[in-house]
Amino acid sequence: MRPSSRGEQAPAYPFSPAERDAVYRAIETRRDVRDQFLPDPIPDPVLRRLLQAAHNAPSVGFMQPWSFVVIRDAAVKAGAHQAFQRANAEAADLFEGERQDLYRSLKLEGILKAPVSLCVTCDPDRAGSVVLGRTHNPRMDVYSTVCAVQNLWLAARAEGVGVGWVSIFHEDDIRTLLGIPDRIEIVAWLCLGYVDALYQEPELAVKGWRQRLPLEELVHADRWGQPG
Ligand SMILES: Cc1cc2c(cc1C)N(C[C@H](O)[C@H](O)[C@H](O)COP(=O)(O)O)c1[nH]c(=O)[nH]c(=O)c1N2
Repeated sequence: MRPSSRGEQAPAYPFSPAERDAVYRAIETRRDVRDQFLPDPIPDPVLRRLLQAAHNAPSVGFMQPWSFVVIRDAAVKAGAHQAFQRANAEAADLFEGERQDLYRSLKLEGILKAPVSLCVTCDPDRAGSVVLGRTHNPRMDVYSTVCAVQNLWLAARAEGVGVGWVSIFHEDDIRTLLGIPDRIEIVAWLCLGYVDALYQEPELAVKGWRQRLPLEELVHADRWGQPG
C-alpha cells in the first residue's frame, strides 16, 4: 500500500465556544436508552453519518478492525430478544433479596422497540497478523472497536437518535443468529432509534442501582493512590 499523498496539515484552532459547548453537551447528555425508542425509521443518510462517525474512530495501527451488521429484520430481532431473556434470567439469579427484586424491575434492553439494531464486530486479522501497536497487547483491536462504538453513540446524541448497548447475551447465541464466523469477535449489540426524552442522569442511578462516583476519587497524581 502506498502512503497517502495528501500530507498537508490544517490549522487546529480551538473550537468556538458554541462548538465546544455542543461537544460537551453531547458527552454529558448522552444516555443509554432502553425504553424511550420511537418507532420512526432512521433515514439512510442519518444512519450513514452515524456509521461514518464510528468509522472515523482511532484504531491500533489504523487497522480499522470493525464491521457493522445492520439489523432491521423483525425475526432476527426476535431471536436476539429471546437470547437476551435467557441470559437475563441467569443474570437475575446471581443477585439476592431486594437487590434481585430491583434487578428484575430494571428494563435492560430495547431490542424489539428500536427500529434498528447494529451488531459491531472486530476482525483480529483485518491488518494481517502483526499489527503496529498491538504486538504486546492483543486486546488493542477490541479497544479500537469500542472507540468506534463511542463515536457512534455521541454522534447519535447530536442527531436525536438514542443508543442502547445490550450485552446480556451468550455470545454464541448472537453468533449463530447472525452467522458470524468464529474468528470474528462480537463487541456490541446496539439498539438505535429516535428519542424525544432522555434521563438527565444514568437510568441505573435514577432507579437506585448505582450512583456516579466522585471524579476526585478516581484521579491519582504521579503514583497510584496519591490524590490528584
Ligand atoms: C460495555 C457496555 C455494556 C452495556 C452497557 C454499557 C456499556 C459501556 N449498558 C449501559 C450502561 O448501563 C450505562 O452506560 C450506564 O448505566 C451509564 O448510563 P448512561 O450511559 O450514562 O445513560 C447496558 N445497559 C443495559 O441496560 N443493558 C446492557 O446489557 C448494557 N450493557
